[in-house]
Amino acid sequence: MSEAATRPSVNSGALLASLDPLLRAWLPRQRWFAGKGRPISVLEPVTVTELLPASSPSGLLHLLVRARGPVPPAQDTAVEGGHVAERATDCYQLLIGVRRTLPPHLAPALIGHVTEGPLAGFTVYEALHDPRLMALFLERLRMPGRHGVLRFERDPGADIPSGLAPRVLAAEQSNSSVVYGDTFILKLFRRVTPGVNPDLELPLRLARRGCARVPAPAAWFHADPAYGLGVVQPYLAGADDGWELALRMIGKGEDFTGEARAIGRATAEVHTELAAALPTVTLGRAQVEIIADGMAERLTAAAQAVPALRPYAPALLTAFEALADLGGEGQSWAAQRVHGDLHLGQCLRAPDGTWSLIDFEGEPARPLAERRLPQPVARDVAGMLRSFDYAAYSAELRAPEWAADCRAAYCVGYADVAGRDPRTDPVLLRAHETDKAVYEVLYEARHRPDWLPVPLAAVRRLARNGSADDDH
Ligand SMILES: Nc1ncnc2c1ncn2[C@@H]1O[C@H](COP(=O)(O)OP(=O)(O)O)[C@@H](O)[C@H]1O
Ligand SMILES: O=P(O)(O)O[C@H]1O[C@H](CO)[C@@H](O[C@H]2O[C@H](CO)[C@@H](O)[C@H](O)[C@H]2O)[C@H](O)[C@H]1O
Repeated sequence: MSEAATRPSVNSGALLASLDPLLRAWLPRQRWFAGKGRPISVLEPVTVTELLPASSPSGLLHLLVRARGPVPPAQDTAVEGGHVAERATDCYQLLIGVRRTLPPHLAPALIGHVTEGPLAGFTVYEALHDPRLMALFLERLRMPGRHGVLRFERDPGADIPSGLAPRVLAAEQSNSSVVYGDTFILKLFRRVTPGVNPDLELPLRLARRGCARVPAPAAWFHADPAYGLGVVQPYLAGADDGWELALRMIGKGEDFTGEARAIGRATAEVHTELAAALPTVTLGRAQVEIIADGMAERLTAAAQAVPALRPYAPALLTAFEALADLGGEGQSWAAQRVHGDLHLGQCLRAPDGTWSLIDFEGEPARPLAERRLPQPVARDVAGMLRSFDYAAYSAELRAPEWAADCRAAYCVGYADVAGRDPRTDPVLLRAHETDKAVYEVLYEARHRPDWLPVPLAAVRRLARNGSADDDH
Protein backbone atom coordinates (compact mmCIF):
# COMPACT_ATOMS: atom_id res chain seq x y z
CA MET A 1 0.00 0.00 0.00
CA SER A 2 1.68 3.19 -1.21
CA GLU A 3 1.94 6.55 0.52
CA ALA A 4 -0.43 8.00 -2.09
CA ALA A 5 -3.09 5.61 -0.88
CA THR A 6 -2.93 7.15 2.59
CA ARG A 7 -4.78 10.17 1.14
CA PRO A 8 -7.97 8.60 -0.07
CA SER A 9 -9.46 10.74 -2.81
CA VAL A 10 -12.61 8.75 -3.50
CA ASN A 11 -15.90 10.53 -3.81
CA SER A 12 -17.77 8.48 -1.23
CA GLY A 13 -21.26 9.56 -2.34
CA ALA A 14 -20.67 8.70 -6.00
CA LEU A 15 -18.91 5.49 -5.10
CA LEU A 16 -21.64 4.21 -2.83
CA ALA A 17 -24.26 5.27 -5.38
CA SER A 18 -22.58 3.00 -7.92
CA LEU A 19 -22.53 0.10 -5.44
CA ASP A 20 -25.98 0.82 -4.04
CA PRO A 21 -28.14 -1.73 -5.93
CA LEU A 22 -25.56 -4.49 -5.44
CA LEU A 23 -25.21 -3.90 -1.70
CA ARG A 24 -28.97 -3.72 -1.24
CA ALA A 25 -29.23 -7.21 -2.68
CA TRP A 26 -26.13 -8.61 -0.95
CA LEU A 27 -26.28 -7.19 2.59
CA PRO A 28 -29.59 -8.78 3.69
CA ARG A 29 -28.19 -12.22 2.78
CA GLN A 30 -25.23 -11.90 5.16
CA ARG A 31 -25.40 -13.78 8.45
CA TRP A 32 -24.19 -10.77 10.41
CA PHE A 33 -26.75 -8.37 8.92
CA ALA A 34 -29.39 -7.50 11.53
CA GLY A 35 -32.31 -6.91 9.16
CA LYS A 36 -31.94 -10.29 7.45
CA GLY A 37 -34.21 -11.04 4.54
CA ARG A 38 -35.88 -7.64 4.45
CA PRO A 39 -35.27 -4.94 1.83
CA ILE A 40 -33.07 -2.01 2.86
CA SER A 41 -34.83 1.35 2.93
CA VAL A 42 -31.78 3.52 3.67
CA LEU A 43 -28.19 2.91 2.59
CA GLU A 44 -25.66 5.70 2.99
CA PRO A 45 -21.88 6.01 3.43
CA VAL A 46 -20.32 6.85 6.78
CA THR A 47 -16.71 6.56 5.63
CA VAL A 48 -15.13 5.27 2.42
CA THR A 49 -11.38 4.55 2.40
CA GLU A 50 -9.50 3.44 -0.66
CA LEU A 51 -6.86 1.06 0.71
CA LEU A 52 -5.76 0.02 -2.79
CA PRO A 53 -6.90 1.84 -5.95
CA ALA A 54 -9.06 -0.05 -8.41
CA SER A 55 -6.39 0.48 -11.06
CA SER A 56 -4.11 -2.11 -9.41
CA PRO A 57 -4.82 -5.76 -10.30
CA SER A 58 -7.30 -5.76 -7.45
CA GLY A 59 -8.52 -2.73 -5.55
CA LEU A 60 -9.50 -2.71 -1.88
CA LEU A 61 -12.13 -0.45 -0.37
CA HIS A 62 -12.96 -0.09 3.29
CA LEU A 63 -16.54 1.03 3.84
CA LEU A 64 -18.64 1.94 6.81
CA VAL A 65 -22.25 2.15 5.67
CA ARG A 66 -25.44 2.98 7.47
CA ALA A 67 -28.32 0.70 6.58
CA ARG A 68 -31.91 0.54 7.71
CA GLY A 69 -34.75 -1.77 6.86
CA PRO A 70 -38.40 -0.73 6.55
CA VAL A 71 -40.69 -0.68 9.62
CA PRO A 72 -40.17 -4.25 10.79
CA PRO A 73 -42.77 -6.87 11.56
CA ALA A 74 -43.15 -7.57 15.31
CA GLN A 75 -40.70 -10.48 15.34
CA ASP A 76 -37.89 -8.35 14.03
CA THR A 77 -38.16 -5.53 16.49
CA ALA A 78 -35.08 -4.78 18.55
CA VAL A 79 -35.07 -4.94 22.31
CA GLU A 80 -32.81 -2.13 23.36
CA GLY A 81 -32.60 -0.95 26.96
CA GLY A 82 -35.58 -3.15 27.68
CA HIS A 83 -37.77 -1.38 25.15
CA VAL A 84 -39.06 -2.67 21.88
CA ALA A 85 -37.69 -0.29 19.32
CA GLU A 86 -37.87 -0.15 15.59
CA ARG A 87 -34.57 -1.50 14.28
CA ALA A 88 -32.48 1.69 14.34
CA THR A 89 -30.10 2.54 11.54
CA ASP A 90 -27.12 0.21 11.90
CA CYS A 91 -23.57 0.88 10.82
CA TYR A 92 -21.74 -1.98 9.07
CA GLN A 93 -18.11 -2.52 8.18
CA LEU A 94 -17.36 -3.87 4.68
CA LEU A 95 -14.09 -4.75 2.97
CA ILE A 96 -14.72 -4.75 -0.75
CA GLY A 97 -12.42 -6.17 -3.41
CA VAL A 98 -12.52 -4.61 -6.89
CA ARG A 99 -11.36 -6.41 -10.06
CA ARG A 100 -12.03 -6.29 -13.79
CA THR A 101 -12.79 -10.00 -13.77
CA LEU A 102 -13.17 -12.38 -10.88
CA PRO A 103 -11.07 -15.56 -10.97
CA PRO A 104 -13.14 -18.75 -10.47
CA HIS A 105 -11.81 -19.40 -6.96
CA LEU A 106 -13.35 -16.08 -5.83
CA ALA A 107 -16.76 -16.73 -7.39
CA PRO A 108 -18.42 -17.49 -4.00
CA ALA A 109 -17.32 -14.01 -2.82
CA LEU A 110 -19.09 -12.17 -5.65
CA ILE A 111 -21.17 -9.13 -4.70
CA GLY A 112 -21.90 -8.08 -8.28
CA HIS A 113 -20.92 -6.29 -11.47
CA VAL A 114 -21.00 -2.49 -11.33
CA THR A 115 -22.75 -0.85 -14.27
CA GLU A 116 -22.59 2.87 -13.41
CA GLY A 117 -20.48 5.50 -11.69
CA PRO A 118 -16.78 5.52 -10.81
CA LEU A 119 -16.52 1.70 -10.69
CA ALA A 120 -18.54 0.99 -13.87
CA GLY A 121 -17.18 -2.12 -15.58
CA PHE A 122 -15.62 -3.53 -12.39
CA THR A 123 -16.66 -6.57 -10.38
CA VAL A 124 -16.90 -6.12 -6.62
CA TYR A 125 -16.60 -8.91 -4.07
CA GLU A 126 -16.13 -9.76 -0.40
CA ALA A 127 -12.41 -9.08 0.09
CA LEU A 128 -12.07 -11.41 3.07
CA HIS A 129 -12.04 -14.35 0.64
CA ASP A 130 -9.11 -12.96 -1.36
CA PRO A 131 -5.77 -14.11 0.15
CA ARG A 132 -3.88 -11.45 -1.82
CA LEU A 133 -5.96 -8.60 -0.40
CA MET A 134 -6.04 -9.99 3.11
CA ALA A 135 -2.25 -10.44 3.06
CA LEU A 136 -1.97 -6.75 2.16
CA PHE A 137 -4.42 -5.88 4.90
CA LEU A 138 -2.25 -7.69 7.47
CA GLU A 139 0.73 -5.66 6.25
CA ARG A 140 -1.32 -2.53 6.95
CA LEU A 141 -2.16 -3.85 10.44
CA ARG A 142 1.51 -4.55 11.15
CA MET A 143 2.36 -0.87 10.64
CA PRO A 144 0.93 1.56 13.18
CA GLY A 145 -0.35 4.78 11.60
CA ARG A 146 -3.24 6.40 9.81
CA HIS A 147 -4.85 5.70 6.49
CA GLY A 148 -7.54 8.30 5.85
CA VAL A 149 -10.03 7.97 8.70
CA LEU A 150 -8.59 4.58 9.68
CA ARG A 151 -6.14 4.39 12.58
CA PHE A 152 -3.96 1.29 12.98
CA GLU A 153 -2.37 0.43 16.32
CA ARG A 154 -0.17 -2.33 17.52
CA ASP A 155 1.14 -3.72 20.79
CA PRO A 156 4.83 -2.74 20.62
CA GLY A 157 5.75 -6.08 22.18
CA ALA A 158 3.81 -8.17 19.67
CA ASP A 159 5.77 -9.87 16.92
CA ILE A 160 3.52 -10.35 13.90
CA PRO A 161 5.63 -11.84 11.11
CA SER A 162 5.03 -10.76 7.53
CA GLY A 163 3.93 -13.17 4.83
CA LEU A 164 1.46 -15.22 6.90
CA ALA A 165 -1.04 -16.96 4.61
CA PRO A 166 -4.64 -15.81 5.18
CA ARG A 167 -7.79 -17.95 5.15
CA VAL A 168 -11.28 -16.73 5.96
CA LEU A 169 -13.16 -18.61 8.69
CA ALA A 170 -16.40 -20.12 7.47
CA ALA A 171 -18.25 -20.60 10.76
CA GLU A 172 -19.18 -17.07 11.75
CA GLN A 173 -21.99 -15.65 13.82
CA SER A 174 -21.96 -11.96 14.53
CA ASN A 175 -18.64 -10.98 12.94
CA SER A 176 -16.07 -12.21 10.42
CA SER A 177 -12.59 -13.59 10.99
CA VAL A 178 -9.47 -14.36 8.95
CA VAL A 179 -6.80 -16.74 10.24
CA TYR A 180 -3.19 -15.95 9.30
CA GLY A 181 -0.83 -18.88 9.01
CA ASP A 182 -2.41 -20.60 12.01
CA THR A 183 -0.70 -18.10 14.29
CA PHE A 184 -2.95 -15.03 14.32
CA ILE A 185 -6.63 -14.35 13.82
CA LEU A 186 -8.11 -11.05 12.66
CA LYS A 187 -11.65 -10.42 13.84
CA LEU A 188 -13.48 -7.81 11.80
CA PHE A 189 -16.47 -6.35 13.63
CA ARG A 190 -19.48 -6.13 11.34
CA ARG A 191 -22.16 -4.10 13.09
CA VAL A 192 -20.19 -1.27 14.67
CA THR A 193 -21.16 1.37 17.21
CA PRO A 194 -19.25 4.50 18.20
CA GLY A 195 -17.46 3.98 21.50
CA VAL A 196 -15.00 1.60 23.10
CA ASN A 197 -15.49 -1.95 21.86
CA PRO A 198 -15.39 -4.30 24.88
CA ASP A 199 -13.97 -7.07 22.69
CA LEU A 200 -10.78 -5.02 22.47
CA GLU A 201 -11.03 -3.20 25.79
CA LEU A 202 -11.33 -6.23 28.07
CA PRO A 203 -8.73 -8.50 26.42
CA LEU A 204 -6.28 -5.55 26.43
CA ARG A 205 -6.87 -4.92 30.13
CA LEU A 206 -6.53 -8.62 30.92
CA ALA A 207 -3.36 -8.93 28.84
CA ARG A 208 -1.80 -5.98 30.66
CA ARG A 209 -2.42 -7.83 33.93
CA GLY A 210 -0.72 -10.91 32.52
CA CYS A 211 -3.93 -12.96 32.43
CA ALA A 212 -3.24 -15.92 30.14
CA ARG A 213 -6.91 -17.01 29.90
CA VAL A 214 -7.59 -14.61 27.02
CA PRO A 215 -5.62 -14.25 23.75
CA ALA A 216 -3.80 -10.91 24.01
CA PRO A 217 -4.56 -8.30 21.28
CA ALA A 218 -1.51 -7.84 19.05
CA ALA A 219 -2.88 -5.17 16.69
CA TRP A 220 -6.17 -3.38 16.17
CA PHE A 221 -7.75 -0.59 14.15
CA HIS A 222 -10.40 2.10 14.52
CA ALA A 223 -12.16 4.69 12.41
CA ASP A 224 -12.56 8.26 13.54
CA PRO A 225 -14.40 9.41 15.52
CA ALA A 226 -14.50 6.23 17.61
CA TYR A 227 -15.52 3.07 15.83
CA GLY A 228 -13.60 -0.02 17.02
CA LEU A 229 -13.26 -2.05 13.82
CA GLY A 230 -11.03 -5.06 14.29
CA VAL A 231 -8.45 -6.85 16.37
CA VAL A 232 -5.63 -9.29 15.68
CA GLN A 233 -4.98 -11.90 18.37
CA PRO A 234 -2.87 -15.05 18.63
CA TYR A 235 -4.70 -17.98 17.05
CA LEU A 236 -5.02 -21.00 19.31
CA ALA A 237 -4.22 -23.59 16.67
CA GLY A 238 -5.75 -27.00 17.26
CA ALA A 239 -8.05 -25.66 19.98
CA ASP A 240 -11.48 -27.20 20.45
CA ASP A 241 -14.41 -24.95 21.05
CA GLY A 242 -16.41 -25.99 24.11
CA TRP A 243 -19.62 -26.42 22.16
CA GLU A 244 -18.16 -28.81 19.57
CA LEU A 245 -16.20 -30.64 22.23
CA ALA A 246 -19.25 -31.11 24.47
CA LEU A 247 -21.32 -32.47 21.59
CA ARG A 248 -18.50 -34.78 20.56
CA MET A 249 -18.01 -36.12 24.07
CA ILE A 250 -21.76 -36.58 24.54
CA GLY A 251 -21.78 -38.49 21.24
CA LYS A 252 -19.06 -40.82 22.54
CA GLY A 253 -20.74 -41.24 25.92
CA GLU A 254 -17.79 -39.52 27.63
CA ASP A 255 -18.03 -37.56 30.85
CA PHE A 256 -17.82 -33.75 30.46
CA THR A 257 -17.93 -32.75 34.14
CA GLY A 258 -14.12 -32.49 34.37
CA GLU A 259 -14.14 -29.99 31.50
CA ALA A 260 -17.13 -28.15 32.98
CA ARG A 261 -15.23 -27.74 36.23
CA ALA A 262 -12.15 -26.49 34.37
CA ILE A 263 -14.29 -23.94 32.49
CA GLY A 264 -15.72 -22.83 35.84
CA ARG A 265 -12.19 -22.23 37.11
CA ALA A 266 -11.24 -20.31 33.94
CA THR A 267 -14.35 -18.13 34.27
CA ALA A 268 -13.58 -17.31 37.90
CA GLU A 269 -9.95 -16.45 37.03
CA VAL A 270 -11.08 -14.05 34.32
CA HIS A 271 -13.64 -12.51 36.68
CA THR A 272 -10.99 -12.03 39.37
CA GLU A 273 -8.68 -10.27 36.90
CA LEU A 274 -11.47 -8.10 35.50
CA ALA A 275 -12.44 -7.03 39.02
CA ALA A 276 -8.83 -6.05 39.67
CA ALA A 277 -8.41 -4.25 36.34
CA LEU A 278 -11.61 -2.21 36.15
CA PRO A 279 -13.99 -0.48 38.56
CA THR A 280 -16.29 -2.55 40.74
CA VAL A 281 -19.40 -1.34 42.56
CA THR A 282 -21.80 -2.58 45.20
CA LEU A 283 -25.35 -2.76 43.96
CA GLY A 284 -27.70 -1.22 46.49
CA ARG A 285 -31.47 -1.39 46.59
CA ALA A 286 -32.03 1.13 43.79
CA GLN A 287 -29.61 -0.57 41.39
CA VAL A 288 -30.99 -4.04 42.09
CA GLU A 289 -34.45 -2.72 41.32
CA ILE A 290 -33.20 -1.16 38.09
CA ILE A 291 -31.66 -4.50 37.08
CA ALA A 292 -34.85 -6.39 37.94
CA ASP A 293 -36.97 -3.81 36.07
CA GLY A 294 -34.71 -4.13 33.03
CA MET A 295 -35.18 -7.89 33.05
CA ALA A 296 -38.95 -7.52 33.36
CA GLU A 297 -39.01 -5.02 30.49
CA ARG A 298 -36.94 -7.33 28.29
CA LEU A 299 -39.38 -10.12 29.11
CA THR A 300 -42.36 -7.98 28.12
CA ALA A 301 -40.67 -6.94 24.91
CA ALA A 302 -39.65 -10.49 24.02
CA ALA A 303 -43.14 -11.82 24.77
CA GLN A 304 -44.55 -9.17 22.47
CA ALA A 305 -42.18 -10.24 19.71
CA VAL A 306 -42.41 -14.02 20.19
CA PRO A 307 -45.98 -15.25 20.84
CA ALA A 308 -44.79 -18.69 22.06
CA LEU A 309 -43.24 -16.99 25.10
CA ARG A 310 -46.44 -15.28 26.23
CA PRO A 311 -48.06 -18.07 28.30
CA TYR A 312 -44.95 -18.29 30.51
CA ALA A 313 -44.38 -14.57 31.04
CA PRO A 314 -46.31 -14.19 34.34
CA ALA A 315 -44.48 -17.13 35.96
CA LEU A 316 -41.09 -15.94 34.68
CA LEU A 317 -41.76 -12.48 36.04
CA THR A 318 -41.74 -13.89 39.60
CA ALA A 319 -37.97 -14.49 39.25
CA PHE A 320 -37.42 -10.76 38.66
CA GLU A 321 -39.86 -9.75 41.40
CA ALA A 322 -37.98 -11.98 43.86
CA LEU A 323 -34.74 -10.22 42.90
CA ALA A 324 -36.27 -6.78 43.42
CA ASP A 325 -37.72 -7.94 46.78
CA LEU A 326 -34.33 -9.11 48.02
CA GLY A 327 -32.89 -5.75 47.01
CA GLY A 328 -35.68 -4.11 48.99
CA GLU A 329 -34.73 -6.20 52.03
CA GLY A 330 -31.26 -4.72 51.93
CA GLN A 331 -29.43 -7.58 50.20
CA SER A 332 -26.60 -6.18 48.07
CA TRP A 333 -24.32 -7.73 45.46
CA ALA A 334 -20.95 -6.87 44.00
CA ALA A 335 -20.89 -5.86 40.36
CA GLN A 336 -17.94 -5.70 37.97
CA ARG A 337 -17.13 -5.88 34.26
CA VAL A 338 -18.02 -9.32 32.91
CA HIS A 339 -17.84 -11.20 29.61
CA GLY A 340 -21.52 -10.54 28.94
CA ASP A 341 -22.37 -13.36 26.51
CA LEU A 342 -20.56 -16.38 27.87
CA HIS A 343 -21.45 -19.77 26.43
CA LEU A 344 -19.64 -22.98 25.46
CA GLY A 345 -18.78 -21.62 22.00
CA GLN A 346 -16.76 -18.82 23.64
CA CYS A 347 -14.54 -21.26 25.53
CA LEU A 348 -11.55 -22.71 23.66
CA ARG A 349 -9.53 -25.67 24.92
CA ALA A 350 -5.93 -25.68 23.71
CA PRO A 351 -4.31 -29.04 22.89
CA ASP A 352 -2.63 -28.93 26.35
CA GLY A 353 -6.10 -28.86 27.96
CA THR A 354 -6.00 -25.18 29.02
CA TRP A 355 -9.26 -23.27 28.59
CA SER A 356 -9.35 -19.69 27.23
CA LEU A 357 -12.30 -17.32 26.87
CA ILE A 358 -12.92 -15.28 23.72
CA ASP A 359 -15.43 -12.80 22.27
CA PHE A 360 -15.93 -10.17 24.98
CA GLU A 361 -18.34 -8.11 22.88
CA GLY A 362 -21.35 -8.91 25.08
CA GLU A 363 -24.84 -9.59 23.72
CA PRO A 364 -24.78 -7.93 20.28
CA ALA A 365 -28.37 -6.62 20.55
CA ARG A 366 -27.71 -4.58 23.70
CA PRO A 367 -26.61 -0.94 23.52
CA LEU A 368 -22.86 -0.53 24.00
CA ALA A 369 -23.18 1.62 27.13
CA GLU A 370 -25.24 -1.09 28.80
CA ARG A 371 -22.77 -3.81 27.82
CA ARG A 372 -19.94 -1.87 29.50
CA LEU A 373 -21.69 -1.46 32.87
CA PRO A 374 -20.50 -3.41 35.91
CA GLN A 375 -22.81 -6.39 36.48
CA PRO A 376 -23.04 -9.29 38.91
CA VAL A 377 -20.83 -12.20 37.80
CA ALA A 378 -24.05 -14.23 37.85
CA ARG A 379 -24.66 -12.92 34.32
CA ASP A 380 -21.77 -14.97 32.93
CA VAL A 381 -22.42 -17.95 35.19
CA ALA A 382 -26.04 -18.01 34.02
CA GLY A 383 -24.88 -17.90 30.38
CA MET A 384 -22.73 -20.99 30.91
CA LEU A 385 -25.43 -22.84 32.84
CA ARG A 386 -27.81 -22.24 29.96
CA SER A 387 -25.18 -23.49 27.54
CA PHE A 388 -24.94 -26.92 29.19
CA ASP A 389 -28.69 -27.15 28.81
CA TYR A 390 -28.41 -26.20 25.11
CA ALA A 391 -25.79 -28.90 24.54
CA ALA A 392 -27.89 -31.59 26.21
CA TYR A 393 -30.95 -30.60 24.23
CA SER A 394 -29.11 -30.38 20.90
CA ALA A 395 -27.59 -33.80 21.41
CA GLU A 396 -31.15 -35.03 22.05
CA LEU A 397 -30.00 -36.45 25.34
CA ARG A 398 -32.71 -38.36 27.05
CA ALA A 399 -30.80 -38.20 30.36
CA PRO A 400 -31.41 -34.80 32.01
CA GLU A 401 -28.60 -35.56 34.49
CA TRP A 402 -25.93 -34.65 31.92
CA ALA A 403 -26.77 -30.96 32.00
CA ALA A 404 -27.44 -30.95 35.76
CA ASP A 405 -24.06 -32.63 36.47
CA CYS A 406 -22.16 -30.22 34.21
CA ARG A 407 -23.94 -27.24 35.70
CA ALA A 408 -22.99 -28.38 39.21
CA ALA A 409 -19.38 -29.15 38.19
CA TYR A 410 -19.05 -25.70 36.58
CA CYS A 411 -20.19 -24.00 39.81
CA VAL A 412 -17.77 -26.13 41.86
CA GLY A 413 -14.91 -25.14 39.52
CA TYR A 414 -15.93 -21.50 39.86
CA ALA A 415 -15.88 -21.81 43.66
CA ASP A 416 -12.43 -23.50 43.54
CA VAL A 417 -10.99 -20.16 42.39
CA ALA A 418 -13.46 -17.50 43.56
CA GLY A 419 -14.00 -19.04 46.98
CA ARG A 420 -17.75 -18.64 46.56
CA ASP A 421 -20.14 -20.99 44.79
CA PRO A 422 -22.52 -19.04 42.50
CA ARG A 423 -25.38 -21.22 43.78
CA THR A 424 -25.03 -19.42 47.13
CA ASP A 425 -27.13 -16.65 45.54
CA PRO A 426 -30.08 -18.64 44.15
CA VAL A 427 -32.39 -15.66 43.62
CA LEU A 428 -29.74 -13.72 41.73
CA LEU A 429 -28.82 -16.75 39.66
CA ARG A 430 -32.41 -17.68 38.85
CA ALA A 431 -33.18 -14.12 37.74
CA HIS A 432 -30.12 -14.06 35.45
CA GLU A 433 -30.81 -17.49 34.05
CA THR A 434 -34.39 -16.52 33.32
CA ASP A 435 -33.23 -13.29 31.68
CA LYS A 436 -30.75 -15.27 29.55
CA ALA A 437 -33.37 -17.79 28.47
CA VAL A 438 -35.65 -14.91 27.47
CA TYR A 439 -32.80 -13.36 25.46
CA GLU A 440 -32.21 -16.71 23.78
CA VAL A 441 -35.87 -17.02 22.81
CA LEU A 442 -35.62 -13.69 21.03
CA TYR A 443 -32.20 -14.50 19.54
CA GLU A 444 -33.39 -17.81 18.12
CA ALA A 445 -36.67 -16.33 16.84
CA ARG A 446 -34.64 -13.75 14.94
CA HIS A 447 -31.66 -15.77 13.78
CA ARG A 448 -32.38 -19.51 13.94
CA PRO A 449 -36.13 -20.18 14.26
CA ASP A 450 -35.48 -23.95 14.14
CA TRP A 451 -33.64 -23.64 17.45
CA LEU A 452 -36.48 -21.83 19.23
CA PRO A 453 -37.62 -25.03 21.02
CA VAL A 454 -34.29 -25.15 22.91
CA PRO A 455 -34.71 -22.00 25.04
CA LEU A 456 -38.50 -22.50 25.11
CA ALA A 457 -38.01 -25.86 26.85
CA ALA A 458 -35.92 -24.09 29.50
CA VAL A 459 -38.50 -21.33 29.78
CA ARG A 460 -41.14 -23.97 30.50
CA ARG A 461 -38.99 -25.49 33.25
CA LEU A 462 -38.10 -22.10 34.74
CA ALA A 463 -41.77 -21.11 34.73
CA ARG A 464 -42.83 -24.46 36.26
CA ASN A 465 -40.30 -24.97 39.04
CA GLY A 466 -38.08 -21.91 39.09
CA SER A 467 -35.08 -23.97 37.98
CA ALA A 468 -33.60 -24.70 34.58
CA ASP A 469 -32.57 -28.15 35.81
CA ASP A 470 -34.93 -30.75 34.47
CA ASP A 471 -37.29 -31.93 37.19
CA HIS A 472 -38.01 -35.38 35.72
N1 LIG B 1 -7.91 -16.77 19.33
C1 LIG B 1 -8.56 -17.75 18.69
N2 LIG B 1 -8.00 -18.94 18.44
C2 LIG B 1 -8.64 -19.93 17.79
N3 LIG B 1 -9.88 -19.80 17.30
C3 LIG B 1 -10.51 -18.63 17.51
C4 LIG B 1 -9.90 -17.55 18.22
N4 LIG B 1 -10.77 -16.51 18.25
C5 LIG B 1 -11.86 -16.93 17.61
N5 LIG B 1 -11.72 -18.20 17.17
C6 LIG B 1 -12.71 -18.97 16.39
O1 LIG B 1 -13.49 -18.08 15.66
C7 LIG B 1 -14.88 -18.23 15.98
C8 LIG B 1 -15.55 -16.87 15.97
O2 LIG B 1 -14.94 -16.01 16.92
P1 LIG B 1 -15.79 -15.05 17.86
O3 LIG B 1 -14.87 -14.10 18.52
O4 LIG B 1 -16.68 -15.86 18.76
O5 LIG B 1 -16.67 -14.28 16.75
P2 LIG B 1 -18.22 -13.89 16.68
O6 LIG B 1 -18.34 -12.61 17.46
O7 LIG B 1 -18.44 -13.71 15.22
O8 LIG B 1 -19.03 -15.02 17.29
C9 LIG B 1 -14.88 -18.90 17.36
O9 LIG B 1 -16.01 -19.69 17.58
C10 LIG B 1 -13.62 -19.74 17.31
O10 LIG B 1 -13.91 -20.99 16.74
O1 LIG C 1 -21.39 -16.24 19.62
P1 LIG C 1 -22.16 -14.96 19.48
O2 LIG C 1 -21.50 -13.81 20.13
O3 LIG C 1 -22.54 -14.63 18.07
O4 LIG C 1 -23.51 -15.22 20.35
C1 LIG C 1 -24.81 -15.34 19.79
O5 LIG C 1 -24.93 -16.58 19.10
C2 LIG C 1 -24.88 -17.77 19.92
C3 LIG C 1 -25.12 -18.94 18.98
O6 LIG C 1 -23.98 -19.19 18.25
C4 LIG C 1 -25.95 -17.73 20.99
O7 LIG C 1 -25.75 -18.87 21.86
C5 LIG C 1 -26.82 -19.78 22.04
O8 LIG C 1 -26.57 -20.96 21.27
C6 LIG C 1 -25.37 -21.68 21.66
C7 LIG C 1 -25.31 -22.92 20.77
O9 LIG C 1 -25.17 -22.58 19.44
C8 LIG C 1 -25.44 -22.07 23.14
O10 LIG C 1 -24.22 -22.70 23.53
C9 LIG C 1 -25.65 -20.84 23.99
O11 LIG C 1 -25.77 -21.21 25.34
C10 LIG C 1 -26.92 -20.11 23.52
O12 LIG C 1 -27.09 -18.89 24.25
C11 LIG C 1 -25.78 -16.48 21.83
O13 LIG C 1 -26.83 -16.44 22.79
C12 LIG C 1 -25.85 -15.25 20.90
O14 LIG C 1 -25.65 -14.07 21.64
